[in-house]
Amino acid sequence: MKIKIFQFQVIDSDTEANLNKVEEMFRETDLGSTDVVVLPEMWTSGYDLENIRDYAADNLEPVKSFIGRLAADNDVTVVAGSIPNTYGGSGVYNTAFTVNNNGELIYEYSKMHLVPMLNEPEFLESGDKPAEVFEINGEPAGQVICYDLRFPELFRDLSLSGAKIIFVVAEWPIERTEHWITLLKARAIENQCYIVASNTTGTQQNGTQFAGRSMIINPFGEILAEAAKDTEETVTAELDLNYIAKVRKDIPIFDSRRKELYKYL
Ligand SMILES: O=C(O)CCC(=O)C(=O)O
Repeated sequence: MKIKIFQFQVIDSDTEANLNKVEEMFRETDLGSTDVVVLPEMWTSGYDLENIRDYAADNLEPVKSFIGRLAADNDVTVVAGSIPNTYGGSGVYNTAFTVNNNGELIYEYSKMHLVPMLNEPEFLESGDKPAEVFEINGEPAGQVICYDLRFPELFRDLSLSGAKIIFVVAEWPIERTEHWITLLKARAIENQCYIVASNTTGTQQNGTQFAGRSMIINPFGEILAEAAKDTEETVTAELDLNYIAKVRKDIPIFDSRRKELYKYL
């Protein structure tokens, strides 16, 4: 499965400019035989939380149709990061979604762990359904959002449910770059699965600088491809999903687990 992450600077509070930017990246990138394109967190709006209602989609529209068109025109699945989104009511969710190469929605998940450091709980509703496994071209995958990376139990749930690839879509700040890299690698090593992590770059109006360093990590914890911290670029790797079985055979942690002895699952 060939993956391409689009790492770019999200333009604050300007949905149309961000849609144009993504469309331009699709136009200008040689997608070749790419199967999956990956976008970052909150890419239609950035983190203008005080006014987030103004930028929110409703039931993912019109962004879902826009991405659906790009996916179908380019014959790729789009792991469409996340966007501010409402479900008819006044509450805004940070909702991740994926559209297949026919332009159909195949996954939707609202961030369940809101970030206290960003005051997300003040401005956003937390999703009350866990991230789940869905299939991309017949292969089981998961998609989680940024701060979710700090919760190993969520990744364990997904890998025990069969996920071979877990997409982490983020707007991760530069001052915690070491956490970003360490946790991404740890999640790959401890779950022996591929981790595909998309992040933004550049600086937000309020001064927050993002870490870039979008990356693709294999089930042994090796970085297969990675972006710089401060450039707009694409990150490409081809995943060998059979390699997962080899790593799990060589280091059989799933067979060695003693779940009857763990106090908190
Ligand atoms: O956990 C972190 O350090 C960053 C989390 C974050 O920025 C987010 O979830 O948007």
